[in-house]
Amino acid sequence: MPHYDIVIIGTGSGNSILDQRFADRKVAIVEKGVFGGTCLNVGCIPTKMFVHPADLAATPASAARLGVDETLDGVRWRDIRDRIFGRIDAIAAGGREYRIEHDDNANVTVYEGQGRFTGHKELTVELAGGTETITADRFVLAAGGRAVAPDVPGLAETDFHTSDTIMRIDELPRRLVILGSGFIAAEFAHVFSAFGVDVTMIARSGAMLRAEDEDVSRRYTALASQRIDLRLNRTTTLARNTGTGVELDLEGPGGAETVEGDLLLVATGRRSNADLLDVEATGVAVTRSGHVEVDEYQRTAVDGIYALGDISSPAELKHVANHEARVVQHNLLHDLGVEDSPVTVDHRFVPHAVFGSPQIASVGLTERDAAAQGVAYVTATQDYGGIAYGWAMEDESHFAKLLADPSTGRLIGAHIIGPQAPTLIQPLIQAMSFEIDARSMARGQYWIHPAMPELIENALLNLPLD
Ligand SMILES: Cc1cc2nc3c(=O)[nH]c(=O)nc-3n(C[C@H](O)[C@H](O)[C@H](O)COP(=O)(O)OP(=O)(O)OC[C@H]3O[C@@H](n4cnc5c(N)ncnc54)[C@H](O)[C@@H]3O)c2cc1C
Ligand SMILES: NC(=O)c1ccc[n+]([C@@H]2O[C@H](COP(=O)([O-])OP(=O)(O)OC[C@H]3O[C@@H](n4cnc5c(N)ncnc54)[C@H](O)[C@@H]3O)[C@@H](O)[C@H]2O)c1
Repeated sequence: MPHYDIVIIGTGSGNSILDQRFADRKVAIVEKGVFGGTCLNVGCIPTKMFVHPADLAATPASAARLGVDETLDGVRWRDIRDRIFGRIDAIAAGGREYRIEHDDNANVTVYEGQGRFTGHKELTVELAGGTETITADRFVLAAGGRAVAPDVPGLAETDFHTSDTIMRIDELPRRLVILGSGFIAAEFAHVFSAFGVDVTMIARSGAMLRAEDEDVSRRYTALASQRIDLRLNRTTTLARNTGTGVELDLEGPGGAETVEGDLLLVATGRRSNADLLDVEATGVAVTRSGHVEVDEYQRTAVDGIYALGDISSPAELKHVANHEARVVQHNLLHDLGVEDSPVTVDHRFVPHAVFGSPQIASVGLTERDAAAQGVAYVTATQDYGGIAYGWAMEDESHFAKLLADPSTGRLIGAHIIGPQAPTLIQPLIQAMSFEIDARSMARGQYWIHPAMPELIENALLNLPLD
């Protein structure tokens, strides 16, 4: 039975751990799918490569009121798709080739198959030619998560898509039904509706993106319902193939109804792959949500076994997985005597963005969180329409909302809905991370006039601090 110093399971963020400092160690990498994991192949990267052309396709709809009459002549779906995956597939193939063939990786063995723990620090991998069992002193669990579909009668028998498959379809459908109203639903609704597809979205609750600050979620819901057929407060009772597409039976405030689409996208969340990896067989504990339990050093309950990214993190965000991979890399090097002391993760201010239409970005507490935690806070909102660049855009819909501690002036939350939100939020993340108070931030630097960050400057100045 081959024994290794380190086994890394998953080549998403886990693949970034190895460098020349591990060259004298015997290492194995186990990957059941395509090199590069979710973000590169079916997640952040391709979705945003679709979002950008979608933004371009959407401009005629908003340009006319500024006096610019544009028309969209067409969307060449296959050209867009093939350009995107022409780049991505080559990167994934290059990553695999590097680990398997390059001299840098002479100490690395790649097992291409699904791994499952079958004993204490013992992993059995299903390879094309049979199974192989390997053991190691140290493991890194970086096996991510997967899309899940709800338990709707008939759904499993329909030809539904998830985010794993919808980006590779051959033709744009005329009508797309999206089940779910979170991150993935919002981003794909933007992409497909901008490309001319009639989108119907089924939401369980009364708003899209319910985890956002309530003002943001409410505004997003109102704006999205102008572009897509948004069915709120619906329970899906039955799903079936129709021969030309898929139908869903719904129950809602108005009674029973049926929606039909040429394609169905199920975007109802993801779950950790800890179960499929059978981590409990090696003694690793999982939380109630099914994530691998880790401490602040990313250590699991078993000495020498670390976890990172979606398998252990409910945040399910790539920048979190990357940060945790750096922590695990450092702590492995510490175990091996290369680094002096271990380091801990910093999960204080984890931001996220939704690349829908409009864009959203958020960091820290929502008003709902602050109230639930009994934290003292004040808020300020600044409309885009109230700053000079917002006048240029004739903006009437978007805003930034800040939450701060009234006595220290420190920011505790920031939520932006509108153009460039994921970029505009970055100085606020910086202020929170480096503990800069709102007044110093607003008045301790220049803000370029008349640029978009004046939105942030004004929102900071609006805060009614003590
Ligand atoms: C559609 C979509 C869009 C997204 N957009 C964003 C975004 O804009 N910004 C953002 O921050 N995040 C985004 N995310 C989330 C982000 O992709 C993930 O948080 C991130 O990729 C997780 O990385 P990871 O390394 O933990 O896991 P992964 O990248 O999923 O890597 C896990 C790897 O392990 C392999 N594996 C799994 N089980 C086994 C096994 N038993 N044996 C062997 N190999 C196994 C898998 O094949 C995979 O290659 C998006 C996700 C999706 C689905
Ligand atoms: N821009 C980004 O950072 C980005 C983009 C896409 C995905 N992601 C990550 O991927 C993860 C998964 O995205 P997602 O959109 O699938 O999850 P999500 O948690 O954002 O949304 C899930 C949606 O499914 C709905 N839902 C759940 N069960 C349902 C049921 N039984 N019937 C009907 N609706 C149901 C929820 O109400 C919610 O609207 C996210 O947590 C996110 O972190 C990030």
